[in-house]
Amino acid sequence: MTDTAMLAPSTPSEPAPAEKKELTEALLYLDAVTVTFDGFRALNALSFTVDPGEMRAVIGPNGAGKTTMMDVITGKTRPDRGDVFFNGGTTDLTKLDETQIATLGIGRKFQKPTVFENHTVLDNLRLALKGQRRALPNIFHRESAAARERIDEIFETIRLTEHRERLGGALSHGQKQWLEIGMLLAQDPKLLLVDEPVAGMTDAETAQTAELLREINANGHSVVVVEHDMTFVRDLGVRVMCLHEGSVLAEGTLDQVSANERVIEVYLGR
Ligand SMILES: Nc1ncnc2c1ncn2[C@@H]1O[C@H](COP(=O)(O)OP(=O)(O)OP(=O)(O)O)[C@@H](O)[C@H]1O
Repeated sequence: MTDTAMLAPSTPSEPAPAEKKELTEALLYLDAVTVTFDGFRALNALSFTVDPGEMRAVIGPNGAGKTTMMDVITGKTRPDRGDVFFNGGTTDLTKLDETQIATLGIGRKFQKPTVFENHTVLDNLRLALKGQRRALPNIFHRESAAARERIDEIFETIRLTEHRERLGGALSHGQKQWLEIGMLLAQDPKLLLVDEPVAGMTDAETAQTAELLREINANGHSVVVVEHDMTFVRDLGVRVMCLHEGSVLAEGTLDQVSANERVIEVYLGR
């Protein structure tokens, strides 16, 4: 080794001690994540962490990069640069595909509900519990007591106990959203990513959705919720992060973030 090499500082990619602590304690760790589409930076050195057991709300104007952020976490989009780690830095998500990431315990709820409309609410949940949505004819065989108990618990959480024998297609829009959240819960994810869950819901459904997500979070699931509805975000009562042009513009309580002049300028004051 030459003298120059011995004197060279540690490589820039090696995290500083404080960052290392953040990495090992975080459930989800993004550092300087950049995604470019045809020269346009959808994510621009995006960095944030989610702690185990934390629920976080993500707000921001259209095109801020919220969907791209979720695409990166779930392996749908590969970042050009940056680190994405799960489980206290043990798992590099940029090396895994979407199925592997889902298996690790990251569940994603897209904006539009996708339930089996011609099957009962109960069968929708049974299928999810079995983790084999395509094996429709085989689901009615023996079901363990533990599975039945889990189904009952999930129905309580998603407020559909009274609706289990109805067809999926007969539920209201809000109830379909809850059913799909229940189907994700059946996979017992460590981290749940939820994209605009209350769009199109009634005020009552919106309020119940905040309650339902708080319960899910209190039961040990970390949650990241992207949402534009500020009443709902206030009801969640969690840390808020505002994205703008692919980076974190502000982070803190909803009151702190809403008082930020840049946030008012680019988002709230529209
Ligand atoms: N596959 C793609 N090809 C080209 N540009 C893309 C692609 N996906 C996203 N973009 C662009 O990247 C930017 C970020 O988009 P993204 O969907 O992540 O924003 P968003 O915050 O989710 O917006 P919204 O609130 O409207 O859903 C936008 O300008 C979008 O047009």
